[in-house]
Amino acid sequence: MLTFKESCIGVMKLSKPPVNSLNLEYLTEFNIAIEKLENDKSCRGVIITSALPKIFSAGLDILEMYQPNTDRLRQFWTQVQQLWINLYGSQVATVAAINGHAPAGGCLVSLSCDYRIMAPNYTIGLNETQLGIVAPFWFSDTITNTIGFRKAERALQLGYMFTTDEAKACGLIDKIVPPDQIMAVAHEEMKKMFAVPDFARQITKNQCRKQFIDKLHAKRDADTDNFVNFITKDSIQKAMGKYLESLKKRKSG
Ligand SMILES: CCCCC/C=C\C/C=C\CC/C=C/CC(=O)SCCNC(=O)CCNC(=O)[C@H](O)C(C)(C)COP(=O)(O)OP(=O)(O)OC[C@H]1O[C@@H](n2cnc3c(N)ncnc32)[C@H](O)[C@@H]1OP(=O)(O)O
Repeated sequence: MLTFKESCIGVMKLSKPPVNSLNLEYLTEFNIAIEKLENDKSCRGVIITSALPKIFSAGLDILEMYQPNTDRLRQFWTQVQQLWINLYGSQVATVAAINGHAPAGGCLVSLSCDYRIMAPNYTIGLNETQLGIVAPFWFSDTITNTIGFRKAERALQLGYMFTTDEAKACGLIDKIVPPDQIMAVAHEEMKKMFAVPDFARQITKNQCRKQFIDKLHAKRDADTDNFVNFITKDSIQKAMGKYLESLKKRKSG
């Protein structure tokens, strides 16, 4: 993770080649970096982007969920939950500068921000059902809060990956920006949020999102149990094995 401050804005660049997949160690690093910025009194905003060409993030590392060690799987999911709590509940203004593909967990990271700008000709969405897995309730809540129930229900069921244009049309992202302008526009959008007094913006964000974050806090242990029980089922392991194979075939074919 490349993290630096530009005046009162923290910039976090995901930098885990080849595809910024989020494994236990990288999620832990991501959480520590965001918590550090959150606790820095001089930091008013955070921009999240990718240091890699063409990929924002491939989402959760599938290898963490395939033939897993159960203790590690629980730690992994605890960090995934924490990342969402940290980002969706962040007091600082957040902008996702999506400069590449953003499937599943990559999409969730961006949806947890306050504003999304995206470069053209990429794809974004919660594609979990395509892997034979299920987006948990707090993933569903987050996309529903962004694009509305009907569109979210349809997209979740299909595991639909939106093109940048489709994502803009349904409100999954807010703006399409050429890749060379994406950081400049992220700063412009940040300035618009800074024009509002921080405490008023923070209380308003909290009013909108708190009930969803509280819901996960209340069900956190049960959610981890559900995840571990679900992922370790033979049928789910088979489906994930097939999906990994298909990724490799797509590469060679
Ligand atoms: C009733 C009870 C319900 C209970 C519910 C409770 C809990 C819910 C249960 C489960 C929810 C779990 C949630 C998961 C969310 C996720 O994030 S899953 C991850 C989904 N991600 C993807 O599908 C992305 C797959 N990747 C791609 O589409 C492409 O790789 C790409 C990102 C578009 C990049 O394409 P490109 O051509 O540039 O690269 P390659 O495809 O050649 O990939 C390079 C290399 O990287 C490997 N790889 C790609 N993605 C991942 C990944 N996510 N994890 C691990 N590894 C990945 C790929 O296999 C290649 O590897 P190599 O062949 O060894 O080089």
